Amino acid sequence: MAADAPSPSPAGTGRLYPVGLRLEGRSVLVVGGGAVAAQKVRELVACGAEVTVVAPAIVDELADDARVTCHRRPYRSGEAADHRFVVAATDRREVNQEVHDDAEAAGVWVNAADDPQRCSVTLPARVRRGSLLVTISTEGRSPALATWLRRRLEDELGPEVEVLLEVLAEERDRIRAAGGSTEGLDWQGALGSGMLDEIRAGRIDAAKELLKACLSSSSA
Ligand SMILES: C[C@@]1(CC(=O)O)c2cc3[nH]c(cc4nc(cc5[nH]c(cc(n2)[C@H]1CCC(=O)O)[C@@](C)(CC(=O)O)[C@@H]5CCC(=O)O)C(CC(=O)O)=C4CCC(=O)O)c(CCC(=O)O)c3CC(=O)O
Ligand SMILES: NC(=O)C1=CN([C@@H]2O[C@H](COP(=O)(O)OP(=O)(O)OC[C@H]3O[C@@H](n4cnc5c(N)ncnc54)[C@H](O)[C@@H]3O)[C@@H](O)[C@H]2O)C=CC1
Repeated sequence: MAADAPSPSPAGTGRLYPVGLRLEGRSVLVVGGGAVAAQKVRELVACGAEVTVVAPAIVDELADDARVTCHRRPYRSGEAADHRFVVAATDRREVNQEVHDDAEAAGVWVNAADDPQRCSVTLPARVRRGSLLVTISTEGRSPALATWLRRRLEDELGPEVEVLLEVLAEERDRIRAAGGSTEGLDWQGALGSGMLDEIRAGRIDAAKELLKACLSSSSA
């Protein structure tokens, strides 16, 4: 079936819209079973997606993973339509094109590993620290830059950032549970008051005190 997809804006327009997908229990099709597919499936599974892999040749990492449904055969016309999100990661351009066209025709979001122009979704590089997720995209113009920046941010954002987030989230939950509002409080002042340094030094209670002091002085 011919694609009825809008043509993507040319690279360089800065028009990617960032979202966070919740994939738990949702069906994701990965077409292709090589190294690139394996890397994508690893993260999809970690995010709780129900992953199906379709490819004549599937690497052991995927074939041996009980959480992944594998079909050792070529992609069948139209099957992208049965899933919420589809990744085309074969080494055959015409197959990736067909997967893309099927997905677009069915209104299913699609990522094509071999061509940014055939992606309604591109994958950013990412740094995770617990609930914190920092992503880096270049509109597909330089994945190498995304990788380089990701490595720099990994060095910058140590495990203490995850602790910082936990401390903030706990206090925010406490305020809300007590019926209060979290707006209008000086969170930025608290964050600028040395909380991270206290956490780095192992003084989590001192960080919590700094936070409470800043928030209570701004709530009056
Ligand atoms: C459009 C996109 C589609 C998509 O979403 O897959 C895409 C497309 C292509 N990548 C290619 C090459 C490389 N990709 C990487 C790495 C990553 N690529 C990722 C995403 C994306 N890659 C999407 C756009 C992201 C953006 O907006 O920047 C990352 C960020 C995320 C991820 O894949 O999970 C992950 C880093 C993860 C990390 O380490 O943090 C490296 C670097 C390396 O391996 O060190 C290289 C070699 C260097 C270079 O080319 O820059 C090629 C040519 C293939 C060929 O020639 O055969 C194409 C196709 C084309 O451009 O035509
Ligand atoms: N987005 C990214 O980060 C990157 C993307 N790429 C692109 O990703 C693509 C795949 O790369 P690799 O995994 O290294 O290739 P690979 O050669 O290891 O695997 C190709 C896979 O495609 C499958 N395949 C072939 N015909 C098929 C069909 N009709 N139906 C279903 N599956 C089919 C094969 O069985 C195999 O599992 C390449 O086109 C490459 O340009 C490469 C590097 C980085």
